[in-house]
Amino acid sequence: MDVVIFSDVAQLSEAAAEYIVRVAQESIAARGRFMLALSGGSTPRKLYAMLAEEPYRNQIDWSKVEFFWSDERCVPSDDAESNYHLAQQVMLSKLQVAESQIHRVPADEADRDAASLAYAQEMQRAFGTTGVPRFDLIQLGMGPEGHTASLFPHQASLEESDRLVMPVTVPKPPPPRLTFTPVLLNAAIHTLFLVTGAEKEEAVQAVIEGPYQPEEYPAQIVRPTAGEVTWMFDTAAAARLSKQK
Ligand SMILES: O=C(O)[C@H](O)[C@@H](O)[C@H](O)[C@H](O)COP(=O)(O)O
Repeated sequence: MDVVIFSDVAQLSEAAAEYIVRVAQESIAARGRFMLALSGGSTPRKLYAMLAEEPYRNQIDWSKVEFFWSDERCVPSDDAESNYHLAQQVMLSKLQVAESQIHRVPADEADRDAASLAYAQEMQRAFGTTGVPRFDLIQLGMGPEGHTASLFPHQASLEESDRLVMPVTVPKPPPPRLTFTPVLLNAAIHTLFLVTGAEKEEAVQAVIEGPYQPEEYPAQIVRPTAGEVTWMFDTAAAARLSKQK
């Protein structure tokens, strides 16, 4: 696990953009494509905007990138709360990307079980596997109570060992969501957490330096069996870490 601390969101976003460029180039060189899962939340907004601009934009062959989301709020796709909407507004609409490369979570469908299954199947088709897809990169955030994707403390989603995607009802509005499950998160080749803000300092310390208690701090459940995990913090979020790099 790598931990890197930045003085502000702009520097963190630049480092995240450089990291994504590197992993995208390596993935395309090795496997001919870059399978990427984005998060929601406010932290990656700047990163997404940066990726659509130089000097990052022309360093990625966008025609070889497939976009997914590690969780989605059950709202219409043009709602301000939609994770897809954020990425679409600040990044995807500015890139030359075909519709077929953008795998939006069908979280606005009434039958959320069916939508979860359909999304898992769409993912498996895109990866060409009937098993657990291995994303080249899953980008995640973390909330002040340690949730990641839409895996929240003490919820049954933390115990899920069968499904890849499942419906959940979470304490943070809007409550109905669809989320990647631990089995899918833990298959990733690279995982990048972006965490900023003083309100997260306690959870950051617990997740990085505390005992393994994923029921309390779900972000701890992300421990890929054969993958690299990188945490990028701003100084406010990292204030309680004993090792300041
Ligand atoms: O849909 C969501 O809400 C998320 O994907 C969620 O896991 C998010 O990443 C964290 O809540 C951090 O959000 P902030 O970046 O806004 O703090």
